[in-house]
Amino acid sequence: AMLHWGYDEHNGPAHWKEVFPVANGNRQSPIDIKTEETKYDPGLPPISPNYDPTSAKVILNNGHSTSVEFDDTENKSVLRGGPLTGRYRLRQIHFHWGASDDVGSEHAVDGKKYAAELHVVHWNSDKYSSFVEAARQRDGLAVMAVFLRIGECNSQLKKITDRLDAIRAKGKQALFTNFDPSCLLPHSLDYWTYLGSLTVPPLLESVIWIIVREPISVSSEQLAKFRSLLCTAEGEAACCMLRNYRPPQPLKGREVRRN
Ligand SMILES: NS(=O)(=O)c1ccc(NCc2ccco2)c([N+](=O)[O-])c1
Ligand SMILES: [Zn+2]
Repeated sequence: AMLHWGYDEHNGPAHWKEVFPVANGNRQSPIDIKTEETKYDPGLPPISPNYDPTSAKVILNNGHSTSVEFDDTENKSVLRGGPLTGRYRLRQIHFHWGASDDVGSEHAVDGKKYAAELHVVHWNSDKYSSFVEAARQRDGLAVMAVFLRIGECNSQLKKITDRLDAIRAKGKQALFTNFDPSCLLPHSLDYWTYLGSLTVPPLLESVIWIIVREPISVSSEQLAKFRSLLCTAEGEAACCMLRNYRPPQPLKGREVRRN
């Protein structure tokens, strides 16, 4: 088996199949959304996020990204509507970015990559009793993705980028509460949706993807702060988290619907 998966030449996405064979599965993520081939579905209702800011607990550097973790021991912050049946409980948010501003998002739109991508991760708490159990089910997870394009400084995102120097090394975390991730969402919640997978090992094919069509802004300086995070723990030779996006995967006949 490999030392450990990552995003470098020797352990990056092209190698993941050596340890996680599902990497070549039939519903892998991300994908390149070919807008002309998406199907309008009048039966798709709006998505309805309803988050309690007191659910936010900590901001974390897990060595592959930075995440804000939420208390998911009860249905305080949930996503419903859209393609979803029932309530999906908020678990965490995290980001994907690239070594330069011209790449970084995981999903692409007609071949265009954005500078970064926010993932808001939820699990089906009506049917399953934990994130880990739900992550093994075909309808277990719902991830809302929002594209970040280079523009003016994002004052809401600043709440996160201003805390990154406190969690530079892998494994570090800091208190982070009174935060409603809806503040990061764009005006319009129009979306594309398709059935896919986790974009990070174990790449489980358990995600209902909801890709918000309108991007939010991030400044080049804010994005540079993500790249200064370390993939290495304190005391180890420092290695910057320059990129952490998986490239688009084969659609394999899947349909992408839009509301
Ligand atoms: N980029 S993503 O939203 O698809 C994603 C991928 C992996 C994990 N976690 C890894 C994992 C371990 C067991 C099951 O899951 C998460 N997450 O946890 O929110 C999100
Ligand atoms: Zn992600």
